[in-house]
Amino acid sequence: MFNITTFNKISNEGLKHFDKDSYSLTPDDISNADGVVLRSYKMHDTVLPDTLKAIARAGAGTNNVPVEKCSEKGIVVFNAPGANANGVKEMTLLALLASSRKVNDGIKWVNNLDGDVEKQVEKGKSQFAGPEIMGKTLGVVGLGAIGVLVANMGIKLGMKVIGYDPYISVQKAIGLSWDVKYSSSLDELFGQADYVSLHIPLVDKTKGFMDEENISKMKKGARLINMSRGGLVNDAAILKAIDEGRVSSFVTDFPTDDLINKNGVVCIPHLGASTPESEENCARMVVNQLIDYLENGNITNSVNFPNCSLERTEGTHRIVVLNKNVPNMIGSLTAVFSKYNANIIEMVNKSKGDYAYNIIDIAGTEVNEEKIEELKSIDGIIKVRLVD
Ligand SMILES: NC(=O)c1ccc[n+]([C@@H]2O[C@H](COP(=O)([O-])OP(=O)(O)OC[C@H]3O[C@@H](n4cnc5c(N)ncnc54)[C@H](O)[C@@H]3O)[C@@H](O)[C@H]2O)c1
Ligand SMILES: O=C(O)CC[C@@H](O)C(=O)O
Repeated sequence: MFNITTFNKISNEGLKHFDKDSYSLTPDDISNADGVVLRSYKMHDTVLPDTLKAIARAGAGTNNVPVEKCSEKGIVVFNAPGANANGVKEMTLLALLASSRKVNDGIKWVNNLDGDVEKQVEKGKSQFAGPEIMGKTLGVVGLGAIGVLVANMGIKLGMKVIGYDPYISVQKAIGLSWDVKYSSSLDELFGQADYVSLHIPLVDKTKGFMDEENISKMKKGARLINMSRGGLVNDAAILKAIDEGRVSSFVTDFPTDDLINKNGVVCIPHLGASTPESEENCARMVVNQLIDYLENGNITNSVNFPNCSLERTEGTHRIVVLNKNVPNMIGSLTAVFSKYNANIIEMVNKSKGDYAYNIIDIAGTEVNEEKIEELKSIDGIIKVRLVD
């Protein structure tokens, strides 16, 4: 039986894949968990039990998960790349329009009118006029699953689009419309864009990405859209730029105490991926990845360990090993297997950054606690698990 802890509301389209005979689901209590499924719940202060094997983030961003700590403890962190990209793309369209047309302020105003509404609407509406987006330039920072969809959408809306992503993958580059101008200079993007839309992860390097300096490089009167993460934009710097009229508006999916009810700021309560389609796609994807890991040791879409899968071979025992990516690990592992006369039927070893992963199918010997402990005692080994 595997214990699964859920944080946040996870779509049943995902949870229903956990077979009731093999999985017990408990919301919020992680003390005995083999796996966690969560959305935006912040895990940085959560004590990670020794039972924990994997964390599945039903979404794209993993900044709410202590990924490095998980790697050190041999906990595989999964996410759902692209599974909510369309939902966020559509929300970016809304944000793009909301940054231009003052619908948010207009709606607040109209709902507070007191009598003779039709007359007052026609008299007062001019204060909410805003420019059309067709023909304007959209700058897309980050051309991953969401950024590519947003860039291509901009072209379809009749905008000029300039995209920046120094780490763009070949797969994403292929999906990018030929009409998108790819730039290797952020300054060029800031210099040309009437609308800047952020689609990058929040990691140490991107914290405060839109600081005073980068905001000052934006065209006068440009608009900023942040559907990615709050920590990417410095609140004080963007509020100052709006106050001074250098930036026309800021639409964010990540409200803070400082941003709400401020002129020129539209706050959306983190709704980018809140569609049934995105929630179901994400939950289905990560639950199946988690099941395949717990039951077969296969890894798909992990952010801290390499993708690694192996078909099961009948009559073998499967051992999975998580280790530091240092020399001679395979030699040390196979030395233990040969000592016990184990026949390695299949073996796959993959590495990602500082960590590596092995799936080893053996025959010819039983696997017991003593042998597992011997493997665990090898220097550099983080975790060993029998997956029978
Ligand atoms: N508002 C929401 O509900 C919501 C939903 C999904 C994702 N997100 C956020 O959007 C982000 C992007 O999601 P995605 O699915 O497109 O992820 P992704 O990993 O597919 O794409 C991110 C892209 O950013 C690029 N990048 C990284 N650092 C960069 C930098 N300094 N400059 C330019 N490009 C850089 C990467 O190369 C990658 O192509 C996520 O990390 C998450 O924080 C928000
Ligand atoms: O779970 C959510 O609602 C938001 C997910 C989103 O922020 C993501 O990074 O995928």
